Amino acid sequence: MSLVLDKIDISLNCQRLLNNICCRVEGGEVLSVLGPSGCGKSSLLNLICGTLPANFEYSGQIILEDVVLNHLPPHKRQVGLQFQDHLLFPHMTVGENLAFALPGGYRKAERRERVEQALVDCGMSGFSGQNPSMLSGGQKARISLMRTLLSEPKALLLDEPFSRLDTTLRNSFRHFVFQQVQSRRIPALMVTHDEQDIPDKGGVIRLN
Ligand SMILES: Nc1ncnc2c1ncn2[C@@H]1O[C@H](COP(=O)(O)OP(=O)(O)OP(=O)(O)O)[C@@H](O)[C@H]1O
Repeated sequence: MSLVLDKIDISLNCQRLLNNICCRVEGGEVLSVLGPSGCGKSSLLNLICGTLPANFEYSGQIILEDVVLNHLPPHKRQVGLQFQDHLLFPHMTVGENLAFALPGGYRKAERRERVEQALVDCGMSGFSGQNPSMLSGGQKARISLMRTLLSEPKALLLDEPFSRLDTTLRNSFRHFVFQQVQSRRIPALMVTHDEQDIPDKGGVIRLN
């Protein structure tokens, strides 16, 4: 699996925001995107997801697993987006939050198995019936990531995924995220303000 950005330009009100972004992220790799506030990092993620507001213009190609995404609607792009806020549904249990993300087509027993496996993978088996409000910040972060991954994305986009966590949680969640990306062999693009977030072997795009 690979995510390719080919000659991406983004403009807002006829002013160039991003110029000639070219990169290729292979499955299992994390490419970090760094740059000052307002330089267009989130706009780049929105472009890949298909949610760039209509007042922006762009050119170039977004290619995921040899499929050009440009004209596909957001729900057909198979891209998972993880925000700094964990956005768990408060009226659902942890298990229901996870099951919500599963694609259609699985039978009930398979859905239950997948949710259980996700809980095991994030070290939280036994939490299925819990209300999200009972979880710690780190637990919420892990469940939120597992929910995104259960939607079976072909690429993962991370928008400041660690910025709301304190230093200790940040380090362990960072390790957890990179481990998941590696073991699932999906390409990941991560927007961050923090140099420390960049994984050892990961590439970096620095925007101005
Ligand atoms: N819906 C919108 N309509 C008009 N301008 C917008 C819209 N969304 C963002 N902008 C502007 O586009 C520019 C790029 O915004 P963007 O959110 O991509 O930057 P960013 O690098 O992610 O910033 P930050 O690090 O602060 O999140 C900014 O000048 C912002 O004010």
